[in-house]
Amino acid sequence: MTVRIGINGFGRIGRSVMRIISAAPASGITVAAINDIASPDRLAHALKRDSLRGRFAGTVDTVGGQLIVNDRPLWTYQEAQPGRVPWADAGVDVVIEATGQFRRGDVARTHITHGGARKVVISASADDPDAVLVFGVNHDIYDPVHHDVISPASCGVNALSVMAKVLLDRFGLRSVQTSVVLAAQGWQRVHDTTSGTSRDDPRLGRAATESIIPHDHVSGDLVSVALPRLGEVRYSYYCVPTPIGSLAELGGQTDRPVSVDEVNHAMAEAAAGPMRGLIDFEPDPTVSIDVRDNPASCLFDPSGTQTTGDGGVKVRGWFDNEWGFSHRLLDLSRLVGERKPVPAGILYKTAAA
Ligand SMILES: NC(=O)c1ccc[n+]([C@@H]2O[C@H](COP(=O)([O-])OP(=O)(O)OC[C@H]3O[C@@H](n4cnc5c(N)ncnc54)[C@H](O)[C@@H]3O)[C@@H](O)[C@H]2O)c1
Repeated sequence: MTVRIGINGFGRIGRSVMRIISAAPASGITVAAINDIASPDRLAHALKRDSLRGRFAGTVDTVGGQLIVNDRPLWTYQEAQPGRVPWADAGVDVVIEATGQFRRGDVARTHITHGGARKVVISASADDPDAVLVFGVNHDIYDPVHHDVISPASCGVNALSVMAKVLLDRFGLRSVQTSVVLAAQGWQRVHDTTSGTSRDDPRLGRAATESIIPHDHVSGDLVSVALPRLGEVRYSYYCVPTPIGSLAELGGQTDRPVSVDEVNHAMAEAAAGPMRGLIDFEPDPTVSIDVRDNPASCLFDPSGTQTTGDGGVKVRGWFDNEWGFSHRLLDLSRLVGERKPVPAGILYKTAAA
């Protein structure tokens, strides 16, 4: 049977998830319900027309406040608090928590304790989830009994971690430094602002289109959560004013000196083998827009590989920060979703109704 997901927050990530599932109806996963504070009409418009991804390749409608996608009615809610969304009515197995507002494990858990979902996958780095699972890197530690609220870390950590795992497994890796150059995010502002987006860093409140904005974000640490053998990971993080397509660079020290060819060969082998679908190997010269719509966690760029005679190594990968990450959210949802008989979504409901 099919895993039914509920999407909390139908923004860039939520709509990417919808588009991916809509394009692959036989993928064993379906969107059963959506909750967003925006009106269903507004959500329908946002799904139909997207400035970056173009028109939705399916049908979108609303009837009586309910979203109808590809002629299938979805349970459609408009609740601001996660604990008030009655996911169980829609037979939701897994909630993808994609509002960006509820990244604490205890708050996200209310989708289960109050809403009746079985599992929650938070679409970001989170505080105190039951587990941080990076698909292809450590998702095999998933424990269905103890892991209900899961974070896949961030899109950047996914890109870094798959490259780190290949280097670690093949050559040994330590003293790791990382940088992520991240495409513009929805929470950034066109003009300087002192409220809403700063996350305690005033630089994040600066005009998004005017600057390369450095941010000392902790998510680099999560590479070592997924791969504790790496030890301490140092990181840098820069927001740039391109709309989509991001860059991850990872440097470190291998256990023995390696050549550029050895590193690139290891990545190509991984991309064709155990990391198929998670690492894509791209020998053509690449710029960030080339990664748009790529479903991998990382589009490995062999032209970025550098090594030194004493075991120093640096590698580069691109990632579509929305599209690749949304595929990983679905990989995880498939992993944790439990299959059971479910009702069809036929009614528009709010918790108060
Ligand atoms: N966009 C990316 O490239 C990207 C990549 C990886 C992870 N993420 C993470 O995913 C999360 C969502 O990012 P996004 O880019 O989709 O953001 P977004 O702003 O495009 O979408 C957020 C959606 O949540 C809705 N929302 C806000 N508050 C709500 C509430 N209280 N209840 C219900 N709905 C609410 C908004 O109306 C909006 O539709 C963030 O945590 C972000 O860090 C984003």
